Amino acid sequence: MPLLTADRAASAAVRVQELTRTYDAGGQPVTALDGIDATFVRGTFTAVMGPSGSGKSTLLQTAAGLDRPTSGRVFVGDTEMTRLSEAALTRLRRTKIGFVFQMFNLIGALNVEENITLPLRLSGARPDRRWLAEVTHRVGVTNQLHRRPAELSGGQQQRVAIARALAIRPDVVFADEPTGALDSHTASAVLELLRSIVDDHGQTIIMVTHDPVAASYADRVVTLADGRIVADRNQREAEAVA
Ligand SMILES: Nc1ncnc2c1ncn2[C@@H]1O[C@H](COP(=O)(O)OP(=O)(O)OP(=O)(O)O)[C@@H](O)[C@H]1O
Repeated sequence: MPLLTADRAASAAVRVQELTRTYDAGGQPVTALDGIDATFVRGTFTAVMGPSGSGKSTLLQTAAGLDRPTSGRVFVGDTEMTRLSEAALTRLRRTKIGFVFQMFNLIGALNVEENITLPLRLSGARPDRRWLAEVTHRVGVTNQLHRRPAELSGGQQQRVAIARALAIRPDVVFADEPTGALDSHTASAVLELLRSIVDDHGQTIIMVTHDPVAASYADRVVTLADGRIVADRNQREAEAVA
């Protein structure tokens, strides 16, 4: 049934509908997201760009279930996250969502291996040793498993954070300025790694960035302004036509 296969292949990893998020800033309402509709297809790499304050981090946080929207719906696969209780939301995040932060957010008291396997231990899942070996090899930290984060360079720490995000075999990885704290050489190595994870493993990545060079690694660039999508460009098709 080729139609079904094509349909499955193009299925949504994440879908947001009419997403709004209003903050109360000292009695003044601030609209961070103003009705966002977007579908992120499985196996694609999307960059979210836009000026400072346009709502990029808020979109990522609400789509990843780290923050609740004021209204609207978020689906991860077929699960509507916005309907879940706190406990169910935490469970879903721990089993289906990877997150990579600008400042790596590794735990200093744990070594590299312990950091990578922490989400698995938190979710109570049995570590898949083969997958963990593949992930650590893939991100190039196999020789640093017993070191502490402070003994690693920024680029190495971000590689560990990416391995940690992948350890649970997430449906989607959200990355908020993952190269923002790295020099350009190290940043391009990390971006190549993210690109290869999409190409070789069919992983879905949604990445916030200010940097057009970082965005050029993505298949698609969604641009926000004032909490709305003002541009949505598919770079792969553009390249194929060019
Ligand atoms: N906790 C909060 N309380 C009040 N206002 C907030 C809060 N978080 C974000 N905002 C406001 O919501 C809007 C969107 O913020 P957001 O951090 O999502 O933007 P951004 O595009 O990620 O910005 P940057 O590129 O500077 O990180 C801004 O006006 C911001 O001031």
